[in-house]
Amino acid sequence: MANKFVRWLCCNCCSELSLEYCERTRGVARELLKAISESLGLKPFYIEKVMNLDNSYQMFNANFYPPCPQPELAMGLPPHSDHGLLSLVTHNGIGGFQLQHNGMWVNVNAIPNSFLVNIADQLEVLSNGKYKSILHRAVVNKKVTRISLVMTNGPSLDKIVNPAPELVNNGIDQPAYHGITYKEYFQWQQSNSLDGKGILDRIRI
Ligand SMILES: O=C(O)CCC(=O)C(=O)O
Ligand SMILES: [Fe+2]
Repeated sequence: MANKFVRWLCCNCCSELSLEYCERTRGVARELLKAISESLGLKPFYIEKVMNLDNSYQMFNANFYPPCPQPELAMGLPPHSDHGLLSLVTHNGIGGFQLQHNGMWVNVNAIPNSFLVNIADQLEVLSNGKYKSILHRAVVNKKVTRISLVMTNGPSLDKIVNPAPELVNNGIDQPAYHGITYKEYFQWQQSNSLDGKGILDRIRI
């Protein structure tokens, strides 16, 4: 993925910086996924191995939200969940990220110089719903420009993501999602307008 990434960028200095950002955030995501594996009662490297994270697909979004004269009539980014396993979000210190909790939109004012970590759809599928992908959106404001950088870390594109057999072959839980390749899932999400958790609903059993 790294080589493809470099080609999109405008100059050598940007590409080096972005490549380093891509590699380092990939490392952070892998560490978090080790802890998440353990929290599910699986071996620390379970997710890393079954999702083939050596070939992890990363997508880097830079979002630019200029001031809006009527923010109550506009939406920066509509409600959605992210398609990968984990997304790492950072921004220029201006609030605007909201997540849905108990049916209410809640402002998330991340601590400066920190990452906001979103659970994304592939982790919901793999964990058979034990982790839920987070429904979120971005709102705009009248006064200042907001910028956010979002690195979505996914499995390898050719991986068929299923609920982990260890979590469903226990005589209690049934698989709650159909398996499809991450590539197919990702393409569905990219070719449809953002619509809550509508794409995940398509593979829910
Ligand atoms: O701008 C934000 O804070 C969120 C952006 C986002 O959710 C995304 O790019 O997927
Ligand atoms: Fe998002």
